[in-house]
Amino acid sequence: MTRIVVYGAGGIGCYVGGRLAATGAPVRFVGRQRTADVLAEHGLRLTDYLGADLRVAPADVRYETTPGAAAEADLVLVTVKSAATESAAAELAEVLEPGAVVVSFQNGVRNGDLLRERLPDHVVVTGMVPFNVLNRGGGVFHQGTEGALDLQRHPSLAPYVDAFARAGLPLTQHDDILPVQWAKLLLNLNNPINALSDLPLRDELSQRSYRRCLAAAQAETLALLDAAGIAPAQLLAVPMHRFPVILRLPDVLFRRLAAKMLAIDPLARTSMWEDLEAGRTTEIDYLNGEVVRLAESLDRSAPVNAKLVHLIRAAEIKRRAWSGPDLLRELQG
Ligand SMILES: NC(=O)C1=CN([C@@H]2O[C@H](COP(=O)(O)OP(=O)(O)OC[C@H]3O[C@@H](n4cnc5c(N)ncnc54)[C@H](OP(=O)(O)O)[C@@H]3O)[C@@H](O)[C@H]2O)C=CC1
Ligand SMILES: CC(C)(CO)C(=O)C(=O)O
Repeated sequence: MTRIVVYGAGGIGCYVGGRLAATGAPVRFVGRQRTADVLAEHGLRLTDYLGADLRVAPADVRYETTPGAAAEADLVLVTVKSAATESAAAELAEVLEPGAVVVSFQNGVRNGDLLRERLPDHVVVTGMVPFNVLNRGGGVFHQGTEGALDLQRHPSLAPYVDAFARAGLPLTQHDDILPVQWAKLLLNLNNPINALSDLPLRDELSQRSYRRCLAAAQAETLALLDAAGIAPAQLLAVPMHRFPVILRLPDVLFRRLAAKMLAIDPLARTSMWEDLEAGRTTEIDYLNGEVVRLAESLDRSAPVNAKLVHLIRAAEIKRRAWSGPDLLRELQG
């Protein structure tokens, strides 16, 4: 059977790789010693919002901390944060066998291209993870929201389609992944707002003032995408260009019309909140920062997204919790 390596096994990597391993796929994880220690003690437990509950016993978790462990991979799932893609690519270039297929399961719009550039002799497929994964500690990883794994269509994925389906993670392949990535990035514009609010996603999105912050960031981005000729894909029930209007609705109406958007695990937060909490550099440059770069390329500006970049950079040094009204005033100022 083909060998799967998860490279950068944290939240997403342990969840996706864990479900594959729990359902019989040969998975090896490459990541940090702190995660290796937790999994050696507890093994993996993978749960989801639909009630799935899968386990991999400690003795069956193959978690390693050196790049060499990826040498025998047929399929590599790259799940490092965006700032670590460059070094992960350099490490993989040293060890991968010819023929290994590499998939980026990361946020942002540039990780797949970067991997492709650094691994010119390998097939690199750009993917996207639509759902939220919460690292509950003790080897427990929980999928809190819905969505199937999205990927650029590629024949090299064929040998793996069944294994992902068995794992309860069916693959959706797209002729063009870029509009899907931009749609996800529009949702990820909430990451800094959620991180600055210091609240679980559901509590944050229940408050109109935070939603108005997100609406402002999205409206700015949608205008730029329009100018760039990029039409974001529709990921949820409503087309992306309708989001700002819905987000600005008063709380009572929003709860009624967008109940599904609030159907989130009460504990779920964004990966950017997790980064701030752990004292790590965030992915802000690859999310709202990407919007600022797009604006510059069009000779325009993106003041709301630029301000969010600035606030997160400040929070990486010293955190404070922003109330919705304060954050909205700051973004409008
Ligand atoms: N968490 C979520 O709910 C979602 C996340 N995503 C996206 O998925 C991607 C992964 O996110 P997430 O799983 O949360 O990130 P994590 O930080 O939880 O996991 C990444 C892990 O990779 C490790 N790592 C970094 N560089 C290397 C390397 N060279 N070799 C081995 N290990 C390495 C990191 O260690 P260290 O911290 O020490 O660098 C970390 O433990 C991101 O792009 C994120 O935006 C997408 C959808 C949802
Ligand atoms: C799923 C979502 C949008 C929110 O958790 C995410 O991608 C992240 O946290 O980075």
